[in-house]
Amino acid sequence: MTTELRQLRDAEWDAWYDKLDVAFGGVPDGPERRAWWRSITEVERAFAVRDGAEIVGTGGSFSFGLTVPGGAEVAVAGVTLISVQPTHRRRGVLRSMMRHQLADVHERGEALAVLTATEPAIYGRFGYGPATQELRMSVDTVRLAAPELPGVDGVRLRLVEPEAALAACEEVYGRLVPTRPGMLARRPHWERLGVLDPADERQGTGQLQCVVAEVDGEVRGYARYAVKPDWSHAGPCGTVLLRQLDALDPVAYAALWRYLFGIDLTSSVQVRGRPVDDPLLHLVADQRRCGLGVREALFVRPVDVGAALAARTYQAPVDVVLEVADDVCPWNAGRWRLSGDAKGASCERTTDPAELALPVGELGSAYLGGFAWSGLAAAGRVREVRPGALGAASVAFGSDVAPWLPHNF
Ligand SMILES: CC(=O)SCCNC(=O)CCNC(=O)[C@H](O)C(C)(C)COP(=O)(O)OP(=O)(O)OC[C@H]1O[C@@H](n2cnc3c(N)ncnc32)[C@H](O)[C@@H]1OP(=O)(O)O
Repeated sequence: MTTELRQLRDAEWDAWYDKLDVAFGGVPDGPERRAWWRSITEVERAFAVRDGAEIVGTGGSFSFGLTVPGGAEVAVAGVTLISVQPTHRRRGVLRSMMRHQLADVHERGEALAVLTATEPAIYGRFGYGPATQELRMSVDTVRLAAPELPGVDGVRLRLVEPEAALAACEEVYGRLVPTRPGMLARRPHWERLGVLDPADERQGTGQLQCVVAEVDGEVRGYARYAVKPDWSHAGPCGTVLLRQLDALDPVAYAALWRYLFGIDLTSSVQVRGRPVDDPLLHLVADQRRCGLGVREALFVRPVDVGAALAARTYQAPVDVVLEVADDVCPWNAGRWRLSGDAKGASCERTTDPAELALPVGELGSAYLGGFAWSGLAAAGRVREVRPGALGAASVAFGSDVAPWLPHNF
């Protein structure tokens, strides 16, 4: 098999996207979702692998801005649309795409590549480590009392057309982006992800609703959701499927949840991707009735170790020599001295002896503060060479808010 990888051309997009549909199971996107994917594809960052005239592999990335600990926005490659045709699998096509892409990201000067995985087991071998987690909740709104907080009655809630409220909701989202590692600054067209609601994808659920929370005429938060009605012998037992909820303060947040609890003819709110430190956990009397589940969300891959570590800040002063193993991006391999604190950091090549040794994927896992170095070391993934270095790094790399990726890509 001889294959050739080259950059996608604009005119090839439809044929390329058809191949993605096949690789992901053959259920084609409807016109609305397809048009959205077309609008967000950065063709100059996308590529196709061909076997003769036939496209057998696809891939690309988005030029995202990722919030890192300390609040800076760092330019990253959001790896996406990776697929290999069923006829060409397990022959190294993905491997060739990953190597090509990481070299390309390096050339572009982006310090990190990030992704969300269909199957997490694929990407560790390419230096990606799970770096954020998300909470899944199935909140029993019959057995739990609705959240209450002083001031909630002063919040005005309005049901509005999701489209009509898009700009105001986006403003709320944008103000939150720098406050939490893992959040993504929106590129053009991405804001429409929140209001995509093709009728053919609803699967028995009603149309998308948007409720905004206002104080003194200012939008302080919003929730987008749909209701899935259901009936049992005992009566109504519908579900509220919450798609997004963002709020700028605790009162707006509690008001939105109180509203969701009170939607008639429903008995639960289901939500798939909330931060693991979601405030709802402290607004209910019984967390067990929130049906909690946790899974990984964002994978992080340092592509330029020095630039990545210098781009974030550190909760406590840190001065440590890291020995990084990286077969896929050999320019990262070797020793780096990281010196930093809450104001800034530098990370340079050094010949000094290593104090901590780890593979690059584990550095990705620790990068946003979502996984502690101590936990990685307990699993044998980080080696403490100088006693004391591990605890100091664990504290310094931590984050006072849990890193969180607000949506897949
Ligand atoms: C970021 C995103 O876009 S996530 C989307 C990923 N795409 C999909 O899930 C679509 C359906 N799947 C596919 O298209 C393909 O099976 C792919 C892209 C996952 C794999 O492509 P392939 O060309 O078969 O992979 P390739 O032959 O290069 O394998 C490279 C390595 O990954 C491993 N691997 C490949 N697929 C998987 C998998 N699903 N789970 C675990 N390991 C895998 C291979 O065993 C091989 O391992 P090795 O390092 O021990 O040799």
